Amino acid sequence: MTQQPRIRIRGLKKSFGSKVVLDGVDLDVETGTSMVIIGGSGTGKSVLLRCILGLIEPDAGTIEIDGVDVLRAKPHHQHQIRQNIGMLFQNAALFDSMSVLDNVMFGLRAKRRAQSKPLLRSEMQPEALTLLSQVGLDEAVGTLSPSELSGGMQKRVGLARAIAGHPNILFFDEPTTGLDPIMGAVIDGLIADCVSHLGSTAIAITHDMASAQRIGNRAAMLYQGKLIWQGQASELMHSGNPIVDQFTHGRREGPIKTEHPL
Ligand SMILES: Nc1ncnc2c1ncn2[C@@H]1O[C@H](COP(=O)(O)OP(=O)(O)OP(=O)(O)O)[C@@H](O)[C@H]1O
Repeated sequence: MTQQPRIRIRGLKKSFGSKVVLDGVDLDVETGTSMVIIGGSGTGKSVLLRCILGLIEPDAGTIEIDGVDVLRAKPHHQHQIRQNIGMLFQNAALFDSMSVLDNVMFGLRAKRRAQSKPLLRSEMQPEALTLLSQVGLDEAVGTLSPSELSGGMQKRVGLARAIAGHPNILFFDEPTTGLDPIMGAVIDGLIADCVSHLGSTAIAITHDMASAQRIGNRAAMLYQGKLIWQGQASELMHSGNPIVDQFTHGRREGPIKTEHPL
């Protein structure tokens, strides 16, 4: 018997006014896979992630997580399923009014609540410190405010918060944007380690082809509202698909027409 994919999307559509963003997206993400989604700016990659997270309601289609149709499940069931998703946002999205440790505990609290575990600070603090050390941060960093951290450290904290509670699904929205190439590689390595350590299934959005190949084992390209190519992440630079090849090599000439040609 073949295993059902952890995430199965069929015919997903979303428009904003007359602007069609997703026009029938079909995607299977097998358990334990790290799927990287590439595509031009404004093609709907974040909208796709937000639909899966329940932050945007699609117009049509189905999203199944472990065989459950999340769009049609009861609200408490939807909530339970989505609590099992960890998310690293593009700008790490940390709360500046809270210490680093409290930011990590915020992620932990939500996960523990979903797992009916106690929410006592004294119980969560050691776990939050372990999470910080897992992403290479010293205990002393816990007392700082996110605004006192470098971009790379903020991403580490965002990652610690995302992996709190051992989610079985992880989403990464442009995890290396704004980092220098070396720090980008370090964060990619951490992400890959965390995903493999947790045995999670991951979806990452990125514009960075080196990052895509470090994080992902599978890849897909979103173009004009559809996933027009899927393959191994290692094939990204030589997919044989003219649209993917133009995009991954950053060529101006080719089948992709920019909205505002010079
Ligand atoms: N809440 C919203 N209301 C109206 N339009 C929206 C909304 N969210 C997204 N869009 C539009 O949907 C399109 C896709 O946006 P999205 O952020 O998913 O692109 P993206 O592929 O993630 O781009 P980038 O790589 O630049 O981050 C854009 O035209 C955007 O303006």
